[in-house]
Amino acid sequence: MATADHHQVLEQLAALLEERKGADAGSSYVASLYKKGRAKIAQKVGEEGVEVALAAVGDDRDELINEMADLWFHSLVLLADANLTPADVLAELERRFGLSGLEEKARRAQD
Ligand SMILES: N=c1c2ncn([C@@H]3O[C@H](COP(=O)(O)OP(=O)(O)OP(=O)(O)O)[C@@H](O)[C@H]3O)c2ncn1[C@@H]1O[C@H](COP(=O)(O)O)[C@@H](O)[C@H]1O
Repeated sequence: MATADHHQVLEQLAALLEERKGADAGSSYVASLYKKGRAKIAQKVGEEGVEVALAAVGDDRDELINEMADLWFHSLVLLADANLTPADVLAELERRFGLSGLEEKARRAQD
C-alpha cells in the first residue's frame, strides 16, 4: 500500500471489523474475539499495552512498531465491539488540538 493511502487504513480496517460481526468464529480471529466478549477483548488490549511498554524499554524499533500495531488492532476491535469507530476517537483528538496538555489537566481539576 502506498504511503499516501496510509490515512485510510484505520477506516478500511474498521469497515472490515464491522463486517466480521457476522462471520464464523472458526474462520475469523476477529469473530472469535467478538464471541469471547468484551472482557476478553479488553484483556487483549491491556496485554498488548504492556507489550508495547516492554518493547519501548527494549529500544528495538521493529519490535515497537510490531507491538504498537497489535495494540492499535485490538483497540479497533474493542471500539467496534462497543459500536464506536476510529472517527469518534480522531474527532476527540481533533477537538484537543491547540489545547495544551497542561491546560487541559488544569481544566479537569476544576470540574
Ligand atoms: N491486523 C490484524 C491483526 N493483528 C494481529 N492479529 C492477530 O492477533 C493475534 C494476537 O496474537 P497473540 O499471540 O497475542 O494472541 P493469541 O495467543 O493468538 O490469542 P489468545 O489466546 O491470547 O486470545 C494473532 O492471532 C494475530 O494474528 C490480527 N488479526 C487480524 N488483523 C486484521 O483483521 C483482519 C480480519 O482478520 P480475521 O477476522 O482473522 O479474518 C485481517 O485481514 C487483518 O487486516
